[in-house]
Amino acid sequence: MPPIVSVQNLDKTYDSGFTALRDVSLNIEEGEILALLGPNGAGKTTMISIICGITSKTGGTVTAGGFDIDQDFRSAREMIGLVPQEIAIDPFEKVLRAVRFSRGLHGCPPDEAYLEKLLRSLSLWDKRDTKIIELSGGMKRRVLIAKALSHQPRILFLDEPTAGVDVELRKDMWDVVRRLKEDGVTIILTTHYIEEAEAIADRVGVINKGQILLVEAKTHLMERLGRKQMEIYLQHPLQTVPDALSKYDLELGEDGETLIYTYDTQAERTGITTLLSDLSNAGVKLSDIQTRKSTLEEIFVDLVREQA
Ligand SMILES: Nc1ncnc2c1ncn2[C@@H]1O[C@H](COP(=O)(O)OP(=O)(O)OP(=O)(O)O)[C@@H](O)[C@H]1O
Repeated sequence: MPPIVSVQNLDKTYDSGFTALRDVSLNIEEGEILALLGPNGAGKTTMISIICGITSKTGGTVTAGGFDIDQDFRSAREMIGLVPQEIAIDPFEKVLRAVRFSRGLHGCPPDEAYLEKLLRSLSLWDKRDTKIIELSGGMKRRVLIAKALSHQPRILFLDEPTAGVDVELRKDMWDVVRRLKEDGVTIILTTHYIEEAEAIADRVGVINKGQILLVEAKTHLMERLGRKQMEIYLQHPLQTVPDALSKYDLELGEDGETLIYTYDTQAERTGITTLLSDLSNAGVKLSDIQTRKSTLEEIFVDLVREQA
C-alpha cells in the first residue's frame, strides 16, 4: 500500500534565515499512530504546518492521500484534519454548531448523521448544546478534535495533544486516539511526553535540530536500542567489585549491597549464566535478582545526546 503521507527531502528555511528542517524524508502508513518526538524547537510544528498547508516549504515534496500539497492543494488539504497547539475557538459557541460550522468551512455538504456519530464517538453528544466555555479542559480538547474531523479527513494531526494536562486527562486522550485509530483514522501526534509515545504509538519518529534521527516501530526500537539491566542484591555488602568479575563491567550500588549488570538484549549471549557461576566462585552470595528494561525515555535521551 502506498504511504498515506509522503514527505521527501523536505527543507524549510524561515525568512529570518533560520533553517528549521533539513532534508527530512518520512512515509506515514495508512491506519498507524505515529508519534513525533523531539525537544523544543526540533521542527515538529514546522513539519506539521507544512504538510497541512499552513507554512510554505523551501524544498522537497509532500503528498497526502497521493495528492501533491502544491499542485493539488485542495484535495490534499481535504484529506487532513489538524488540531493545532494554540487553541483558537469561540468560547460562546455551542458544541454541535461549532463542529457543523467547521464542516461548512471545508465546503462539505451538511451531514447531521455523521456529526452525531462523531460527537458520540468523542462522548460529546450529551454536550452538543453546551457552550464551549462551560466545558472542562478535557471536553474542550475533544471539541477541537471533533472540529478537526468534521470534514471526514483520513489523516489527523495532533500537535502536542496533552501539553499541560494532568495525568488523568492525558490517559483519557490516549483512549480517544486509540478509538479513532480503530475507526481507521491515521494519526500523527507530536509530543514531549515520551510515555505518551510509549503508550499509544505504533511507530516513533525522533526529530532533533530539524533532522529525522530515526523512524521505527516502537517495539522494534525498544528492542534494538534498549538495554536490560540485572540488579543483583547481595547478602553481604562489598567494598569493591572482586577482580575475578572485572570482565562483566559491573556497577556497585552506593550502599555496596547491589551489583548492576547491563547487557545487550540483542546479543547472542547475555552472559548471565557465566556471571552467576563466577559470582558463586568468587564467594559472593546473592539474596535476590531483578531485571529491568530501559525505557523509551532513556533511549530518546541517548539519541538526542549523541547528536548534540
Ligand atoms: N516564523 C518563524 N520564523 C523564524 N523561525 C521560526 C519560525 N517559526 C519557528 N521558528 C523556529 O524554527 C525552529 C523549529 O520550531 P518548531 O515550532 O517547528 O519546533 P517544535 O519542534 O514544534 O518545538 P516545540 O515543541 O517547542 O513546539 C525553532 O527554533 C523556532 O524558533
